[in-house]
Amino acid sequence: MNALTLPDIAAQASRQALPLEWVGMCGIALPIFFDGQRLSAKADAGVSLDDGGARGIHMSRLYLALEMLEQEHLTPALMRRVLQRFLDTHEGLSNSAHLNIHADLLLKRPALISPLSGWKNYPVSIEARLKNAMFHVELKIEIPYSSTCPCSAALSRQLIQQQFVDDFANKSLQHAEVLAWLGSTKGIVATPHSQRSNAHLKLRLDDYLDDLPLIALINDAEAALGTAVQTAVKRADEQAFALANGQNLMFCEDAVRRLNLALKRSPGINAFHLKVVHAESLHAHDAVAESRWNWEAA
Ligand SMILES: Nc1nc2c(ncn2[C@@H]2O[C@H](COP(=O)(O)OP(=O)(O)OP(=O)(O)O)[C@@H](O)[C@H]2O)c(=O)[nH]1
Repeated sequence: MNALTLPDIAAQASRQALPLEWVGMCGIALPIFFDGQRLSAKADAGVSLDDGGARGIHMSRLYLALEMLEQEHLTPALMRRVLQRFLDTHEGLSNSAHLNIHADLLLKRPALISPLSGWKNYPVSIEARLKNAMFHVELKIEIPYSSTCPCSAALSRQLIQQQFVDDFANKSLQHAEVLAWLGSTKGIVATPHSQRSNAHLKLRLDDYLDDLPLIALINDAEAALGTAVQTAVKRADEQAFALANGQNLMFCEDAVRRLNLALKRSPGINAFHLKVVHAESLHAHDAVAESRWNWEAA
């Protein structure tokens, strides 16, 4: 039998000699190992096509290199090896390689008071680049939290004061009567609005890091905000959450400043871009603030 040679279009010369910045595949299903868990991830794998005369890159070589991610714990060093494989298999064609991994990190979180706990989902992306032996990793993390409007809290307090004046004017104050009033709906005649909010962190890592500090960064950000959304909740937990919100009243500007100051102190970060989105219950639109540190557009 005569073996037919398979046509190889990618190996042909391009009609338009034009280099390309990024060619590859997006949304490749991939299991990865992180923090002892196997996560269902999606990968974007690409290289530059610097040889403008070449028709195409070799998609299958990028795809097969991703197998390296299946067995080992995900680290910057592992991603670098994958990127090096992308370049080695595209010698003469490509100078830069890109690998983005998108996954949902599931973390078990304890309740504020009760001994309960539950799972929280954090969408994360790890984006690695290798060009001229320069290797960079960026993390993207989404963190939900609660924010209570400080202006609304002050306005509510004023209404409570007004109610107190109306109910107790020209009366001698009796401790028991005031205590009962405080425990009634009149003692909280107005409540401030609060909203489920989201912090979108983009962080550039120091090059020397052995591990991806995803969990440490999430913990630092949640500690700075003070009002992480909860999982399993009993009434004691809900009360503690109400106290945390009352003690951490936040405009979006306050939230992003807190994150800025906290993440500058987090080890292993050399630049960041932060965006917080407060899905206002006062409005049908969002309140948004951004903050950068050492961050120029890549
Ligand atoms: N470059 C390129 N390849 C594509 C595209 N869409 C599908 N492919 C296919 O991806 C397949 C794998 O490409 P290669 O890695 O070059 O496959 P190959 O030539 O068998 O493998 P090598 O011998 O390693 O080059 C080919 O069948 C391509 O036709 C595209 O938009 N661009």
